[in-house]
Amino acid sequence: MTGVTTKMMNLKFSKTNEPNRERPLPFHMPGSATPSSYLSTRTTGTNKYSYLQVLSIGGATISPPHLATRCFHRRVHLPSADLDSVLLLFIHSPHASVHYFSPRGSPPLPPNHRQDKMPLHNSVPYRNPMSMLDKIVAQRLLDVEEAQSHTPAHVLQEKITRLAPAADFVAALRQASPCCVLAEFKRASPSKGDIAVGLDAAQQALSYAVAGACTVSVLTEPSWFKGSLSDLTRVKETLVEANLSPGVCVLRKDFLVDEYQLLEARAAGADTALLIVAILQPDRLTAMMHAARQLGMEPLVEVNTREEMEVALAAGAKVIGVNNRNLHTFVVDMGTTGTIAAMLPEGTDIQLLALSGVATRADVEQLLAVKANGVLVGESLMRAESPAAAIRSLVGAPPAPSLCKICGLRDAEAAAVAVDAGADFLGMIFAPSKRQVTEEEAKRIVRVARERRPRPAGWKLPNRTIALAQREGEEADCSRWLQTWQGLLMRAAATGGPLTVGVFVNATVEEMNGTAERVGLDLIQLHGSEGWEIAKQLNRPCVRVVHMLPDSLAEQVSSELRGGLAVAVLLDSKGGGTGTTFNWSVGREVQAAAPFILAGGLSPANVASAIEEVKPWCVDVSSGVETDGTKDHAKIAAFIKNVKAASTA
Ligand SMILES: O=C(O)c1ccccc1N[C@@H]1O[C@H](COP(=O)(O)O)[C@@H](O)[C@H]1O
Repeated sequence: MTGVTTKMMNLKFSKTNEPNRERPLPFHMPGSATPSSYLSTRTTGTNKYSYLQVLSIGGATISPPHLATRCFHRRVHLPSADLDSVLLLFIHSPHASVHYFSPRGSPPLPPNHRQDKMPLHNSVPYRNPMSMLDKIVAQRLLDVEEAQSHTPAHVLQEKITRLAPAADFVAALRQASPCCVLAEFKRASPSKGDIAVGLDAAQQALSYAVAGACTVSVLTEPSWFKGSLSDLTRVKETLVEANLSPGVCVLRKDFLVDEYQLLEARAAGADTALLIVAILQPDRLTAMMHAARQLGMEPLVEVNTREEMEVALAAGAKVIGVNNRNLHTFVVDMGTTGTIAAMLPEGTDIQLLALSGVATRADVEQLLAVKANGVLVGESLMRAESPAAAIRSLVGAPPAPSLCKICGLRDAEAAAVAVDAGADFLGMIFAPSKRQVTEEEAKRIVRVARERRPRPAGWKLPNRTIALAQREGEEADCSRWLQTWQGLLMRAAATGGPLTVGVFVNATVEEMNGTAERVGLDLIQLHGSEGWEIAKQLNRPCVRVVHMLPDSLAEQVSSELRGGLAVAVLLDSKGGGTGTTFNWSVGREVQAAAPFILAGGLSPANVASAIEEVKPWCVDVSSGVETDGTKDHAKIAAFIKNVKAASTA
């Protein structure tokens, strides 16, 4: 091994029974002032694995960095549980030398490993001290071995054959042009520590998707980012269940150094995966890109320097992400994207994305101005009170206009007027009331809606249980839950509206489910004292009314709201269809904590002020669009027109 001098060291190891623990190296490396190496021991069943993780060695023992020495580690499988031994693998491109240290002499070589002539596969760059990136990669190499010992590659390959093909990442980026948002789920990071450890991946992803993110990036690295492949699987399953159009891609964001991790990514449902040029030799980058494409995933290739960009271009990357954050130093320089974007060939169809450090619309504008096609945003979305509002602001979209529900419909003619004027929800009363409809009348109204606004093939409203955190006994965060469903309902109304709502007061579960099924309702509105838990027994997502009394306080109303049950909350004066308003200033306070539908005494004359004061995501009217107890076509049209005008003003 040219340029590398290694000495056999007289190592003495004591037996340890502590699994998965790292402890300082119990000796001094010759010529090294402060060796930052660790001895690790892991126990799996009756097998004990010991390995010396040679992370960095200073001084004269190993040739200096300019000779491109690589240090690498591999563990030794020892047949005996009471013997500690160590395998040192010094890699010096393109070959490696293997050294064993053991009180009993050399154990047999692990299968497929040849002494002294091992081709360079993955490596940790020599750097002293190690950067965070080096440490993460070193750990990820160990993780890959561990994972492979539990789930061999052929198991993943077999699973992949049963999955739907990966979504087309490049097409998704093109469709979202001129500014695609890749919204990231990232609980923590080495530079920021914990960011939002309590958030649920599936629910967060859903709020990103309904707000218009073209891709959800899921950080799956566990040790520093607190992520997992099961986060990714839940995200993918949830997005598939949401049946959004256009579909949303899922990116595995991790430190991928081995083809096995690409198999893991695809098997978990990823449509694409990140490949970081800084941790892959050029030939490895090419091999990993090829492997990703074989799995139907066009990878996102990350660069941070001009040299790395040259490597990415030479490798034929179709999607390049410029990380404004240097992964060795964590320094963010937003000018990096511009510098590197200038290297794009003229007229190229390469998609160039800016990664890291993006928080505001001004950041996005700056990046679009230097030829970026999109941005990947993590931390600021994870910290946002409303991720959906944050995404809308990043892409420069105006606040979403309030939706509109026309309630108490009894005949097809009035329903047709409401549909044509742009109503988002049509309400029918099944409770005793002067507006009560029969199932036959309701069916005619549903038919009119579907005839005048046909739904795309395959359209469906997601089930109530979508993105419900699956932790036993844990209640969904109410505000987040209602925000997510607000987005889902807005999207559903836009693509398959108007949605039909059956209003019930203290009916039985059987009555509500039966009527919903026979009439073809989309939603059930609970307008009595049914409570919240009944939602679990209904076969449609439900809207729960909260009756506002003259002395109702915002704090008390907010504390009544429950997450994970009703998909929307409607605030109305006591009763129903009474034409009475309640104190809107209390409503405004509640709105700050949780989005709701505003009802009670609205009319074409006051709806604009109500929207301005309360800012509800939807307004609901019944008696205010009637004349002498009958739906007034002109008032219906005027109400809807005023809603749209007020919320886009
Ligand atoms: O309108 C009714 O007759 C009715 C009966 C039973 C329960 C609810 C009812 N209507 C609901 O009342 C609000 C708005 O009413 P208004 O605009 O104040 O007249 C709406 O949610 C209706 O679903």
